[in-house]
Amino acid sequence: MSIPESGQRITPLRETWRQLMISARSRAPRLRASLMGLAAAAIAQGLALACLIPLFQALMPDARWCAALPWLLAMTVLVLTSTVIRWWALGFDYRGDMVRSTHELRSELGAQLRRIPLTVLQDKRAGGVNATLLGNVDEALSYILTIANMMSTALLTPVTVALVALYFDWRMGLILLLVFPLLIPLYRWRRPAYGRGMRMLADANERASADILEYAQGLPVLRATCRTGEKAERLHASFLHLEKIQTIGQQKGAKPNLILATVMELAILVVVFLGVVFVAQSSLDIAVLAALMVIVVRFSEPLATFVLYSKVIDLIEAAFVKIDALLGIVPLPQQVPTQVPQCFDVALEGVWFAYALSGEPILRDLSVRLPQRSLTALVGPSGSGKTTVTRLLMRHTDPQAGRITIGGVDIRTIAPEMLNSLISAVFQDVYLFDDSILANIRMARPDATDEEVEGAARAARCHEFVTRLPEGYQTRVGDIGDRLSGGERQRISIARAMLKNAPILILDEPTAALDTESEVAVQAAIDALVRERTVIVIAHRLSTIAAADQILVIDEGQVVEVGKHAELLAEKGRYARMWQAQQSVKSWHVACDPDQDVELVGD
Ligand SMILES: Nc1ncnc2c1ncn2[C@@H]1O[C@H](COP(=O)(O)OP(=O)(O)OP(=O)(O)O)[C@@H](O)[C@H]1O
Repeated sequence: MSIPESGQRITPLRETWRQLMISARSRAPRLRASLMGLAAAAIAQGLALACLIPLFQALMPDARWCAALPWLLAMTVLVLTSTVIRWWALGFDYRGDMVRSTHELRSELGAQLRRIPLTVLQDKRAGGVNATLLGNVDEALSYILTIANMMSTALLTPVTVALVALYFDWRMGLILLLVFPLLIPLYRWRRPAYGRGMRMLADANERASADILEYAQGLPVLRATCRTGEKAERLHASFLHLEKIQTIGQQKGAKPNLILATVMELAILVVVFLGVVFVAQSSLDIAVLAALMVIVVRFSEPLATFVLYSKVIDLIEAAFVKIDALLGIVPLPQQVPTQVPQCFDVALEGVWFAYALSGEPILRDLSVRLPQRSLTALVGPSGSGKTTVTRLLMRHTDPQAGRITIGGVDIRTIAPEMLNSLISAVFQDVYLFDDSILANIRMARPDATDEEVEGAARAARCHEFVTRLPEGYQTRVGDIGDRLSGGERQRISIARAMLKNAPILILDEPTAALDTESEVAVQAAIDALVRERTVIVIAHRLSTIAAADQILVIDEGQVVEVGKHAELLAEKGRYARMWQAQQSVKSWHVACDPDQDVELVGD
């Protein structure tokens, strides 16, 4: 397996600098100052080392204390200056600015998750987002100062010494200038393949992280369907892939690193060799050579460390690419001036919509009107676009053509918070956060009092089962695990909608997965909820929506029939056939003889 050459871009240094400053958020100026400080410290260190040349000249051949003293003093001042600046610069790390920057970046990425179209987020795997917010954020910022410190000591300090050496002996200065910057082209030469390897590693980590999360979350289903082995194989394949990428990374990284380190050692040898030749020819002061040898030996360690750890730069860049990709997703545009609807009828006018991934139109020139305080049911075959209609109304994304209005106001001109406050939704799957039952209901309206939360819970038929829980409303959802039944979870979500008291309500098959007893309780709660609101119900079981004010039959993204239950039955069209089909299914029952296979029998 080889690292693909195409489609992988090496980020220019300027771009990495830009991404770094964006990522450092409000602490960018302090980080910039710290990085400048590290550069200044490295230059001061170079000047301090260069003082060794005149110092050695003052000491050789006969030690002249008075001539040496000023250089000794200058060296001391420069070393102290370099140390103080370095301490101050690295303070960004140890004073906690770096941790606060990573926190800010994580919060910004969290805020971005709230802003970006939900359909885009749905296309991303949860584990991938998780890897970006946790791993990539730390990788991008945490090692920056360590690496910058290493880079400046390995590159700026030798260059400073070389420039000063030019003054004492131009040949030696030139050799040093040629030898040390050699590191840069060498590093650039080995970098592309290794950088690609790091990006592949970041991708492989993301894939493995997503697979682990999916496997852990899906275990109940996998066990029930006896598929744990099959999925574990996929997880194992993902780990194998990670191993492969790591091996390639080691191969691609280790060999050039060895070559780089060897070339540097040879370069130091060349400096020493030529110096000895010049001294032998009496064209170089032995004191200058002695000082340069001390200095050059002093360089080899930072250079070797730099070569060894330069892969962290690639890791940092790979992390920036992931962060940038998430920050770069454009939120839905907000049209101005913003408007506030005064009434709550809903209309879709000539709506065309296709999901980004498939590009296939799901809604085709769809126009419907939902009068205020009426109940509209959307029915139709699976995949016909019913849920998509509700997603567009909640503005998870925008249609490619046409518009959606509430009270005659285009929803693109309604501020997102306002639009959220106008619509409640109850879905088949209820998500409860690991918090108290009280907090889970209150999240619909954070300023609600305990009494108001309890009132909503009573109206949603939750109060009885909540008060039976160990700590009543204060019981944490995580502590009782799966002890809440589907119907109970559903009623908590109805209590949320009750508390929110939004004028528009979306019910997406809330009773589809419930047993008859739960369904009766949930249905009673729903009956209380739907009063006086503009309601859209998606239902597969037509018996649950027979009383709707209007029924829209949707097929392939278009309304094919509209009317009340009785009218549509009289039409003897698509709805009537669906109704007939469901009625006939009802008359089937399962005949179960313990000794025989299960058999379906018609009455
Ligand atoms: N995020 C998505 N990306 C791409 N295609 C999608 C996405 N979500 C849904 N679809 C596709 O859009 C079509 C309509 O889906 P939608 O969920 O609106 O149908 P539905 O009528 O509500 O179906 P069901 O009754 O089974 O819930 C389906 O073919 C579905 O596979």
